[in-house]
Amino acid sequence: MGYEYALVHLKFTIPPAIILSVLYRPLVTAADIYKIVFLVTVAVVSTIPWDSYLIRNRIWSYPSNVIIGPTLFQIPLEEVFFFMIQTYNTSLLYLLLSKPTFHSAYILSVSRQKARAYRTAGQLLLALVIAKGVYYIRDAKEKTYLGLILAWAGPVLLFLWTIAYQFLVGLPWTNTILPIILPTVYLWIVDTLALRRGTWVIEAGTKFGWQLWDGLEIEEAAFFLATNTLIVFGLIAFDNALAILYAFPTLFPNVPPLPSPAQLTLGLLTPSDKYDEERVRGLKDAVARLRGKSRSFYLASGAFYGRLRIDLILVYSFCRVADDLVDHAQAPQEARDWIMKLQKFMDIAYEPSKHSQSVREYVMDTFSADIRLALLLLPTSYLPRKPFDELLEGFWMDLQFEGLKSDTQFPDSELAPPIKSEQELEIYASRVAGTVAELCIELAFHHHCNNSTADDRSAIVKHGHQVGIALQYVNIARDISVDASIGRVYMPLTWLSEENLTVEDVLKSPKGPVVDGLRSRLLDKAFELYNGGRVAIEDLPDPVRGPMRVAVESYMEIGRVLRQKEYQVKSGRATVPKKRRIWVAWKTLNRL
Ligand SMILES: CC(C)=CCC/C(C)=C/CC/C(C)=C/CC/C(C)=C/[C@@H]1[C@@H](COP(=O)(O)OP(=O)(O)O)[C@]1(C)CC/C=C(\C)CC/C=C(\C)CCC=C(C)C
Repeated sequence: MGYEYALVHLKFTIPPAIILSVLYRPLVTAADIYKIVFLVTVAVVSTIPWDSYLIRNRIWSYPSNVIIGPTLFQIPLEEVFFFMIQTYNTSLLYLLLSKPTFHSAYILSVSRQKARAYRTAGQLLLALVIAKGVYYIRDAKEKTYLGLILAWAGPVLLFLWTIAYQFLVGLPWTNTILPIILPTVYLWIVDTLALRRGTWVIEAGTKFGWQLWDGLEIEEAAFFLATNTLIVFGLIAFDNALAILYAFPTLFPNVPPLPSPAQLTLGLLTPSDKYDEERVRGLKDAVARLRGKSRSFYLASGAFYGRLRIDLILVYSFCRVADDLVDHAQAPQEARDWIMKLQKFMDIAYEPSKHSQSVREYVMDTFSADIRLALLLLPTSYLPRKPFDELLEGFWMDLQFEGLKSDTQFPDSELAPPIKSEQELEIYASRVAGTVAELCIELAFHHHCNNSTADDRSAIVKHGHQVGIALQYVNIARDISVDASIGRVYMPLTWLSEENLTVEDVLKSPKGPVVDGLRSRLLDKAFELYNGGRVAIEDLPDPVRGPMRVAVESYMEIGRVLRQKEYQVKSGRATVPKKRRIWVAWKTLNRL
């Protein structure tokens, strides 16, 4: 009896498990626990007969003075623990690295022709691996161990590749190669140390005798590479199944929070010609839009999961497209036309019976190809219309700035900026951002019911609205210079006159101590509203609270850096450094 093998765990496998668990703890979802338990169970159940065979046939052995003693089918308990902890560690690393990935956008990531080529190449390679394995087992003693590794892992890898290749080949390398390579190299190092110390031994007659580096047998290198690949491919197949179930509500109307293995298999086995390709394209465009335009909300979107995440991204995409149509119009008349077209879109989407044209026909005839899907995929069937109408009202207010571009003196009210008083500022922010908060809350309740009453919900919406306004104030405080460059000043006229400033002054010189003072005043207002409303986040359904906190906090962090003057400037806008954004999100999720 000895503690050598147990010490390997104490020194090398348990510490990374603790570090990864602490890092991942705030991000963990019920689905993640499900995946880990599933994978660990499969790893233990499938490895035990194989490892037991190796030990019984003396291919692999443990000196009795390095293990504590108890065994399962002749496998020391330390070894059984190894299967579990290796699967746990590699799974956590994969989950951590793939957290930001929006899996539904990767369902059909390469053309069918390319995908078929990948599938065949992978299948041929793995068939060769299996054939080699069988040949080595039959052939000669020193090839036995490597043969057993290849013949054991090969068929499972072939199966996983065949069901998930389309998804796998499109994923970023940080979700595929990295979570395989990092733990593999780490375990190669641990194994080198263990073999050198004699903690475990490969019998001389059953190994090639080749070493990858001094002290690392080729069989050991192959074993860790194969097992980590099995774990990562298993998790990817799991995520592929979930991505398919979540992405296609028409094919799978009800997906429980933890789909059964049968449902997951059904998802995976759905032939790809049944996929709604247009929806997948729309999801890809939407997430690309979010990623390209809003670093804060892109990071926050990773904390949401399932259909809620999909819908939030779709709502973002619609709002962004609508906002850009109006902001980037070449002339005021063009912007007006776009708002009217968006209003008509709402009319048709919400009251189709009154209109001869279908939503699809209208969108196809009216909007350019690159933005059509942002409109067609908007989940109008379960979102109320009112917030969208109000959002468009907010865009009308933006249009009133247009007169200022040509004539900065505004003797008549036609040319006066739309925001004269603090109250008008609040109305504006309520229309463009309070409404967005309302939509986010509606989606949260649609996807995750809790036992709140209608009164509770309207109180939550009221507070959410207030926080939305706070976010818009931060947005305005951040963009004073950018807005001035396009002829807009959102700070109320009353505030400007208190500082003896005119709109023209701010348009001409949007920087300086007086404007800084006004920015601080706006930020104070933002934090006051935020402090009053944020408590309601804790009344949202349980799985939504943490992610919603991240969404709000990562935007409010822009306000904090503006106050502390610790920001980086990108395209004239203050941004929060990436590390700080990640730290804020992690800290926020850690709050219970
Ligand atoms: C992950 C997630 C939450 C994603 C979805 C967010 C979403 C749908 C955003 C819409 C964005 C958008 C383009 C709206 C058009 C109007 C507009 C410009 C609003 C301003 C957003 C700023 O975005 P950005 O910085 O990209 O804009 P510009 O570059 O300046 O054009 C807003 C400031 C609105 C943002 C408001 C929200 C996302 C609402 C957040 C949710 C709550 C406040 C609810 C909290 C709940 C409780 C109970 C308090």
